[in-house]
Amino acid sequence: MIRVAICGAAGRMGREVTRAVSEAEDMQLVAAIDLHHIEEDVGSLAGIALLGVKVESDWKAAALRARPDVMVDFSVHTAVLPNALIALELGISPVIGTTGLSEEEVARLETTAKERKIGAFLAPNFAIGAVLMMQFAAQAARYLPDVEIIELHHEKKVDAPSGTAMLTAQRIAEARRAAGVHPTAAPEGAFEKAPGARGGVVDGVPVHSVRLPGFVAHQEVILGGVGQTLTLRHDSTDRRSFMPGVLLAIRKVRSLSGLVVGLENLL
Ligand SMILES: NC(=O)C1=CN([C@@H]2O[C@H](COP(=O)(O)OP(=O)(O)OC[C@H]3O[C@@H](n4cnc5c(N)ncnc54)[C@H](OP(=O)(O)O)[C@@H]3O)[C@@H](O)[C@H]2O)C=CC1
Ligand SMILES: O=C(O)C1=N[C@H](C(=O)O)C[C@H](O)C1
Repeated sequence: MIRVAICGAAGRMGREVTRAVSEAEDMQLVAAIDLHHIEEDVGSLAGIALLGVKVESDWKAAALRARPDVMVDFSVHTAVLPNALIALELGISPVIGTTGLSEEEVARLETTAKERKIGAFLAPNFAIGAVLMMQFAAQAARYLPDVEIIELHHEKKVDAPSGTAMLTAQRIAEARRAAGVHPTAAPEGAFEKAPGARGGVVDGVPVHSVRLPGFVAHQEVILGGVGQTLTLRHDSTDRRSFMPGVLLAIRKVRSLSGLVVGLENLL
C-alpha cells in the first residue's frame, strides 16, 4: 500500500484526489491537510466514508504522525515550496499539481530533491488530453510558428496565465528554436488601445486568459499560416479528467531520480 497525504484536501482538486486515492486498491489515505474545514472529516467533504481521517492544518505534524510515502499538493502557489521542502526533509516524495510557482521555486525543488536523492514530480496538467495538446502544439509550431494561446477557466482560479498555458508556451518556444523558425513581427505602428488587448507574452507566445463561471479548464492553441489556421483545443469538463494522471504519478514518483516535470515523462 502506498501511504498518501493530501495538502489542499478540502479544495476542488483535493476532494477529487481524496476520492480517487480512497478508491485505489494500492493506496491508503493517511493524512489530509487544509487550512479550511479543519473541523470536518474528509469523508464528508469528498462524499465518501473515510473513517478516522480528519482534515488537519499542520502538514509537518501530520507527516511526522502519519508517515506518508507520498504527499500530493493541490493547494496554493505560496504553500507549495514550504510543503514540498518539509516532505523532502522527511523523505516523502511530493507530487505537485498546484500551479503558479516561480522559476526560482521550481529550481529550489529540483536542487533539494537531487541533494536528498528523493523522487519528486510536478505537472501543471494531469489530463492526458492536455498533455497531447501541448505535444501537438509544439510539433505544429515547427511548421506554423505564428501561435497564440487562449486559456479559459472557472472564475475562482487565482493564477493567470494557467500553468498549462505557461508550459505550452515554453514547449512552443523550444520547438521554434529547434526548428530555427520565428513568428511574424507585429506591423510597424501596431498599438494597444486597451492595455493587455494582445494578451500577456510568455516565451514569445501571446496568451489570453478568460475567467468566467461555467468553465472548468479549457485551452485553445491557434496556429496561423498563409490562408489557413489550425486550432488545437482541449476541454476538461470534469476534474475527474485529472485523476488517472495523479494516480499514475503517485505510483511512479518514488522511482524517479530527483524532480521530474510534466506528465509526458511518466507515460
Ligand atoms: N495539475 C493539474 O492537473 C491541476 C492543477 N490545478 C491547480 O491546483 C491548485 C488548486 O486548485 P483548486 O483545487 O481549484 O483550488 P482550491 O482553492 O479549491 O483548493 C486549494 C485548497 O488548498 C488550501 N490551502 C491553502 N493553503 C494551504 C496550505 N498551506 N496547506 C494546505 N492547504 C492549503 C485552500 O484553503 P483556503 O481556502 O483557506 O485557501 C483550499 O482549500 C491550483 O493551483 C490549480 O491551478 C487544478 C486542476 C488541475
Ligand atoms: O486551476 C485550475 O482549475 C486548473 N489549473 C491548472 C493550470 O493552471 O493549468 C490545470 C488545469 O488547467 C486546471
